[in-house]
Amino acid sequence: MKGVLLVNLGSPDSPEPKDVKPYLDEFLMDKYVIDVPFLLRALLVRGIILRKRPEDSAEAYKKIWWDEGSPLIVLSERMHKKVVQKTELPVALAMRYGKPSIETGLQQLADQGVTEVLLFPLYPQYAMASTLTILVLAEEIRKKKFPQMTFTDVPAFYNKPDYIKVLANSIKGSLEGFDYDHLLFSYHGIPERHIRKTDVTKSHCKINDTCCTTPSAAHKFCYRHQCYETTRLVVEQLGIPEDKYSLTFQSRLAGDKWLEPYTDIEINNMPAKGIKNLAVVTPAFVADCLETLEEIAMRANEDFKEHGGENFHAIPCLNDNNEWVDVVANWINEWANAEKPVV
Ligand SMILES: C=CC1=C(C)c2cc3[nH]c(cc4nc(cc5[nH]c(cc1n2)c(C)c5CCC(=O)O)C(CCC(=O)O)=C4C)c(C)c3C=C
Ligand SMILES: [Fe+2]
Ligand SMILES: [Fe+2]
Repeated sequence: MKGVLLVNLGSPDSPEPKDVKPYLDEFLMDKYVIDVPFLLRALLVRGIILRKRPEDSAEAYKKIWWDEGSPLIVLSERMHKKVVQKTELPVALAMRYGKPSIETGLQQLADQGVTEVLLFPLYPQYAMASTLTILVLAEEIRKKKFPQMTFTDVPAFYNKPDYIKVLANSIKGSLEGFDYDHLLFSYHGIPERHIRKTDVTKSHCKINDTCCTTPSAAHKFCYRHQCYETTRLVVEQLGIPEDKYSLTFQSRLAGDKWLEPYTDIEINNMPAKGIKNLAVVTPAFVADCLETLEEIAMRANEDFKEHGGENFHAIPCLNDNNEWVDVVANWINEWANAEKPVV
């Protein structure tokens, strides 16, 4: 019997340092997130980052936390519930870090007699710190606990026409009544090293002006190319002129060189360039979370205005948008009814 596991990133159990610390430990000790040898990673994470960051992150989480819990979890649950209503298959929801775990999700499916699982990472663009780590962990768990199961993966859907259409429609709807000077596409950043590591050609990704727009087999796993493509396809669909939008990367951690340009720096420079009314969309996330609600809708908003900006509009993620739910349910139903991969 077939079934589906939707997987997103996850959140701490509460916005208190005692819960944020173990969550960050699980997250940052993942070798696909901080990809250095174990001892160095442990020194960095446990010896340096986790000394101060849990308190700071907890403060940020407190600002966005809802009565029902973490927005990321609550929104993913709402989306999951709607998807369940639109498909005949058992569909479970899991998180890569924290709860509900991937093991719990697979157990729920196994309890319903599922042996063929569609693994659905809820990330439009592929990255080793997001998509790959889900697939690797799920496979480890499968081998140990559910050897009778088989997996099919939903690949990154950054350029799929039905996804682009829903994203473009959602941006258009959200921008109604907001006369923007500029639309910023802000994607979660990753260290440049991650791009080189996932370059299957081992020579294409130079992270320069041309590599991500020059055809290459590397693009199947190039996060930067996929962010450019999502942006290109959406602006094409919405007819947004070239001088009215740009693309940046947010949420960098100190240390490595991360993908540029950086969202915070670009936003702070915008008012001096005449951009007074700014809209920001965050297409690396399908559900609103700390990175969209606190970093963008609160912090970037304040910074923009402190630097002379006037109006700031954070466009919500797709969340439980009905059109998006339909797309997800369609992909699932296509897989349910066919032997070939869905998307
Ligand atoms: C080395 C560090 C990090 C990499 C690489 C990274 C990649 C990455 N992350 C997401 C999605 C999310 N990240 C979120 C929070 C978050 N991310 C990092 C670090 C890296 N992410 C940290 C330390 C945190 C925790 C918060 C903080 O202390 O700042 C979230 C929000 C979670 C929530 O509970 O709301 C999401 C979602 C992607 C898609 C990605 C690679 C492309
Ligand atoms: Fe992150
Ligand atoms: Fe590239």
